[in-house]
Amino acid sequence: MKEIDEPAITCTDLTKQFGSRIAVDRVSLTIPRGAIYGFLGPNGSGKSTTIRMLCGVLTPTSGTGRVLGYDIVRDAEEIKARIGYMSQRFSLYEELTVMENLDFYARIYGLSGPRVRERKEELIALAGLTGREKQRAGSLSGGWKQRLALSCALLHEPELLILDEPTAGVDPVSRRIFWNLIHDLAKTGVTVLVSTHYMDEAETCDRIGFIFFGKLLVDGTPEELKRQFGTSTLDDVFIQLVSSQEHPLGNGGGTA
Ligand SMILES: Nc1ncnc2c1ncn2[C@@H]1O[C@H](COP(=O)(O)OP(=O)(O)OP(=O)(O)O)[C@@H](O)[C@H]1O
Repeated sequence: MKEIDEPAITCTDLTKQFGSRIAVDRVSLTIPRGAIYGFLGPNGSGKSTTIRMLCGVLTPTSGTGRVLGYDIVRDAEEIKARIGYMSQRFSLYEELTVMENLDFYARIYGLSGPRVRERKEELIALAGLTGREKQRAGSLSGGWKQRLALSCALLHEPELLILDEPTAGVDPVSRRIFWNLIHDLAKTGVTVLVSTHYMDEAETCDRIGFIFFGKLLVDGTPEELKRQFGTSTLDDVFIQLVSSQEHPLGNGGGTA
């Protein structure tokens, strides 16, 4: 049953095993509504797998989770309908125009009527794509493609936005514009869970978690973590963390 005012995301001992490999190992976390939560960790550490379980698209091996008040296994369809999801691959149709991509996603979400037309206009303006409605998505630059993908993920006005490495391969100016949009959305009450490899992005999150070989090693505000580790940068926090871990593959370090 849905309980009002629950945190946007809670999970306890969330675990996913693929054959003999434990990709996510008893991850427990809580993300309050309206927060921006940054999910960090080296390649292959389990960020996407955790995110996919929280989105209701991958069934956990064990553990429990609730997203927007719904159970991630039993109510997966309710969750999928209520979240906005964007991956680093952007999921755009390159042959379709900007507007056709938005129309396509509006149909997927089952949206129709005057509110959708208004919403598309709002999102085209938000993405800075006014005047480019008839341009093929494939001919847009990386930053615009990224903002169009974000617009598609926001069409149904989701309460929770889940972004899996949304800024990978995008230039610094576009990254900055994108993060300004994310902060503006959070100010309107949207919760954001975002995975990233960029420490400057992590610094601006309300809370961050660092996952390493499937285990959530730390979780807190950027300031709390720097204080806890006695460092002035998050980079140093994570370097300390990784070097303090026994490496499961036995070579003493992870890949960044
Ligand atoms: N469908 C799958 N079948 C088997 N193994 C998988 C599957 N999906 C992920 N894995 C493995 O689980 C581990 C965690 O992968 P995951 O993609 O969650 O990491 P990540 O932190 O998101 O990495 P990246 O930063 O590279 O995206 C990796 O070892 C990966 O190879």
